[in-house]
Amino acid sequence: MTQRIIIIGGGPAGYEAALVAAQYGADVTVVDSDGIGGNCVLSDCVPSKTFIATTGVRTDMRRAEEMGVQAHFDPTAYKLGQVNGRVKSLARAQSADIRAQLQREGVRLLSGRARLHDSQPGMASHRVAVTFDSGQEKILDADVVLMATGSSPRVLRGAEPDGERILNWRQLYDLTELPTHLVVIGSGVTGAEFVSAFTEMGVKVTMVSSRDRVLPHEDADAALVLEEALSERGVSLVKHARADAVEHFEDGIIVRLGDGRTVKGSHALICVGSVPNTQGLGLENAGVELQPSGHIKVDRVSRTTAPGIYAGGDCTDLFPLASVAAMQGRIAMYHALGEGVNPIKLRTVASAVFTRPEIATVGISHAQIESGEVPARVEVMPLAGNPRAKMRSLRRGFVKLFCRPASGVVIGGVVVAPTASELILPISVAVRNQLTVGDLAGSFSVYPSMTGTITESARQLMRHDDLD
Ligand SMILES: Cc1cc2nc3c(=O)[nH]c(=O)nc-3n(C[C@H](O)[C@H](O)[C@H](O)COP(=O)(O)OP(=O)(O)OC[C@H]3O[C@@H](n4cnc5c(N)ncnc54)[C@H](O)[C@@H]3O)c2cc1C
Ligand SMILES: NC(=O)c1ccc[n+]([C@@H]2O[C@H](COP(=O)([O-])OP(=O)(O)OC[C@H]3O[C@@H](n4cnc5c(N)ncnc54)[C@H](O)[C@@H]3O)[C@@H](O)[C@H]2O)c1
Repeated sequence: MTQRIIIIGGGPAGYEAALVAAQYGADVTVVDSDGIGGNCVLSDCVPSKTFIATTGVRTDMRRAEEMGVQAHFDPTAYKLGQVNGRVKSLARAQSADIRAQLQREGVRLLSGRARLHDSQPGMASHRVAVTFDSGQEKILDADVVLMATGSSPRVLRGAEPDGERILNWRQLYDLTELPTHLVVIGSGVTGAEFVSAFTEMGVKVTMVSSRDRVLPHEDADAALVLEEALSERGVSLVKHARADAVEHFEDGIIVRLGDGRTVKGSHALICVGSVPNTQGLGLENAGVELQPSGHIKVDRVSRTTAPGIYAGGDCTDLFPLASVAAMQGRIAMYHALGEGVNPIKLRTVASAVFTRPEIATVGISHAQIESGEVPARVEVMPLAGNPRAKMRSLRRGFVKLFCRPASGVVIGGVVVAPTASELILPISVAVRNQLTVGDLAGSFSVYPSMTGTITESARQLMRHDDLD
């Protein structure tokens, strides 16, 4: 019998799941309230990376003079209206591409808000209520439901975004003129990426961090490189500073910190994390349990606590990354349709922070090694010695490689470089496939190339006697 699958949410968890389920001949419906592609494509990942790509022009210009090219950066050169126009149209185009792909595969797409309509927990099949944009409601039957509703920016009480001066990251693309002084609240990945991007556009930026450093969850050495680069470019970093409130003040804003200090600017950008979209979805009635954080409880094959109901992406509490969301969605469908499936392996997840320079990581972290939790050999190699880096006048960055002490199996790494998000792949392949430092060192890297530092790091790790 053909399985009826309803997917609530059209982001990477939802649309990737739909593509897999359609491929296996299921009857698939995706209900989305805000546009196919989800927040990932329309308001978060894709727009931010497009915006950041624009600001990279300035980063390249920094090195121009040293390379013998007269290039003068003019702060008025960025036309924010045009930049944002491109950001939005690229996001819409990508959403349209995904929509067309889903339609080609026979996926039914409904535009509206959905919630579970099960009358009690433990039902063998499920009911989903859809409220269409027109206001009409319809009840649909499903054998399997995937919850893929994503998350929303956390609102700081006393600092509610007004869309004009106090902004969340989704409202940035409506600005037509650059802020004169942007105060970014939050030093996580989102905050760091926008601090870096606006600084490259010539905007004066102050970063308010409740912690003692930028990127508290990333590699400490990598965060230090970024912090140095940002302060060299004029960013003011206010540390140990919890923002209590943000007020609109004449033609600017004032941020009130917990310790009584204040920070003034023209605009505030709030980047204090996200909350999962799990309210009002009928989850409790259907027997779907939540974590205390409000995320849906799932196992490594995306099952919730209710049979036949799966969940993936930012509404669950694995890593909030598009790649992880997509993998969780696919795994849910393989499992639901009785196909062979490997549980998601979080230790193989690669991610990048798109600052200048970029920071990319995969596998075990250096902190886990330093704390003694994971025994490993560590090699850290600055990019300054790499011939390609010298040719490009790069001063910063490094490669870190971690391997098992005896076997030399690669278990993780960090790259800090202008294109670290691309350079991390060989380490990611090694981690996923349990390759050794010998395997990496024996692979040809192009001369001259930045990846030469990855193979060289592997060679250094091979030198130890116990790897012979
Ligand atoms: C600024 C920023 C930058 C990021 N950059 C990156 C990056 O570079 N790389 C990366 O891997 N990750 C990045 N992320 C994270 C990434 O965007 C998320 O992990 C990803 O969007 C999660 O996908 P998802 O499918 O869970 O949900 P989403 O993409 O959030 O999509 C969920 C969809 O469900 C819809 N929905 C919600 N409730 C309902 C309902 N009741 N009925 C119908 N539809 C509903 C929503 O409107 C939305 O369209 C970034 C996040 C932020 C905030
Ligand atoms: N390039 C990427 O892949 C990318 C980009 C952006 C986000 N993301 C994903 O989204 C996740 C969340 O990142 P994020 O940066 O949005 O959130 P986060 O929760 O990681 O960081 C928010 C930061 O704000 C700080 N904070 C909270 N309240 C504060 C206050 N009142 N005053 C000052 N600081 C305060 C917190 O201490 C924290 O460091 C990331 O872990 C990542 O998985 C990924």
